[in-house]
Amino acid sequence: MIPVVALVGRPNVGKSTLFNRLTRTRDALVADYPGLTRDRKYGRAHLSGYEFIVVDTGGIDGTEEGIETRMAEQSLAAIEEADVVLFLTDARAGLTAADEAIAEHLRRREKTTFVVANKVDGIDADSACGEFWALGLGEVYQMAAAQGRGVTNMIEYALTPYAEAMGLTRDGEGEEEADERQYTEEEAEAEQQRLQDLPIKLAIIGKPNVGKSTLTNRILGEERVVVYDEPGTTRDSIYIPLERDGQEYVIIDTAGVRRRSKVHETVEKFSVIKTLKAVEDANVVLLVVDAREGIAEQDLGLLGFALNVGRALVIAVNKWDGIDQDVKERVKSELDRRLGFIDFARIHFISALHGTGVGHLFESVEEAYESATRRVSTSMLTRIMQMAQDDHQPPLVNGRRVKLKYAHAGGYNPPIVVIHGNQVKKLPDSYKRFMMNYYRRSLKVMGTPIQVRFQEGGNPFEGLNTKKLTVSQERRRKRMMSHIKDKKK
Ligand SMILES: Nc1nc2c(ncn2[C@@H]2O[C@H](COP(=O)(O)OP(=O)(O)OP(=O)(O)O)[C@@H](O)[C@H]2O)c(=O)[nH]1
Ligand SMILES: Nc1nc2c(ncn2[C@@H]2O[C@H](COP(=O)(O)OP(=O)(O)OP(=O)(O)O)[C@@H](O)[C@H]2O)c(=O)[nH]1
Repeated sequence: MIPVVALVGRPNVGKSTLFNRLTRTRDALVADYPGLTRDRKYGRAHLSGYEFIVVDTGGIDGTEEGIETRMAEQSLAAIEEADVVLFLTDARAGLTAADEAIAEHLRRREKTTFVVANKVDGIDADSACGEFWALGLGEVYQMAAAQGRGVTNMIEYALTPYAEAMGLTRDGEGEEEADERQYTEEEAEAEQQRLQDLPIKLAIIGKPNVGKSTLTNRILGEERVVVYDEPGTTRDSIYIPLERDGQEYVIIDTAGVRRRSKVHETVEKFSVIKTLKAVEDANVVLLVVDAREGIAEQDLGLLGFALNVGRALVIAVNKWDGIDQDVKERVKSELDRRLGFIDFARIHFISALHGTGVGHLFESVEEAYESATRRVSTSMLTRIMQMAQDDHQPPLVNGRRVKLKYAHAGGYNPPIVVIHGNQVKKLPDSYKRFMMNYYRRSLKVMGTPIQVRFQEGGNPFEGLNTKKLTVSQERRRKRMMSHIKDKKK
């Protein structure tokens, strides 16, 4: 499971600065979806081979009385649910009462905490940081988030125990490798067969009260006992195996844990982190929205995260029963307007309560999964690239035409196409987008984002027309490619 790192600290110590630094590499992806603004609280980070979720808990002003009550509920929940807390302090300001109050709270929660003294740039760091040892939370890490100094070291240190559990090493070795194998047509087909026997992991997500439990129960076709009296951690989703039309699924149920006790009626708790983890773990995300409420900011936040991770996506507009025709029209045009940027995702109008439309959801889920995981041969990807290039030549850069040479797969779920060529880094975004759309249409990719990456460099079989490669030539080419790849390491 992907670890969650929470950034905690009083206002102005540099949490946002660190958050931005940790999540920035991913921004490029989100930027492809102009309809989405980035969530400033939850992000996904990738740093020296480690992937993790970062949560900025916002400023906690511990000087106020009763820190427990003063902390925003979401911040508290984030601390509870985090695997690791990075407790930021300001080396320039020195130790404050607020820091001490926060430390006291963290000590009581017995959270794995790392004290980080930020803003050590341009000061005598060692002497400035000494006093933070008094917080009683162990070693004090020096960092200058604004300059990026100390950030990688600190993250590596903090995540090493999790990295070991996940089979990662510091330099990213052993990390679950994206499937970058180059397939011939036959191999692609064989791999496809193999994939058919794997279950599709489907996460059902959405903000509170949109009908996730009702939908899950409807799918399971029975009134399932909802975790009533189980000791309630809100952070864990429930994994439910299911077979449907010969296809195996694992439904990842993120609905709020309801605890009933004699005293309190129901305790419900929405956990963003649980949802984020479910998205990470899923192949396909089913985003449920409430027809009566339209698209809310929180829906867009979840959607952004799912797209950022590259998950296949189906949208269910629930509670479609018993609303007037004119309201339906209004909801539909709002969806068009606000979700136009993800035109690849199928939208279903359903009633989880009555079961209307629920069966058809699975057609789209299967389609999305199939699109997201379909193995495509190198020759096919190269052929499509050439067709696109014939249709619409790459532009001139510095008087020379950008040359695209060949393409191969760089991973699945989401599908990644890697195009090699000369001066490709200088291609304008419009051309990159054209390529992406060309692949999407040619491969009939539906229900999943796809990525096209460009890599500088030629084809070792330059001059050979890949259209005409025989099976054995293709195999030879493949061996050569992997040889070159090995040599590069
Ligand atoms: N010199 C120096 N300044 C820093 C560093 N990191 C952050 N700052 C500055 O400190 C100020 C506060 O940084 P933020 O990242 O907004 O702090 P925050 O903890 O998110 O603050 P809140 O949003 O109020 O909780 C900004 O002016 C930053 O530019 C650093 O490493 N060195
Ligand atoms: N009219 C109508 N009501 C629905 C439908 N689906 C769910 N509801 C109602 O909406 C309310 C919330 O449904 P839940 O299934 O508990 O919602 P949830 O998303 O699981 O909520 P959390 O557990 O808080 O995350 C309940 O009162 C349901 O009966 C629907 O299709 N139509």
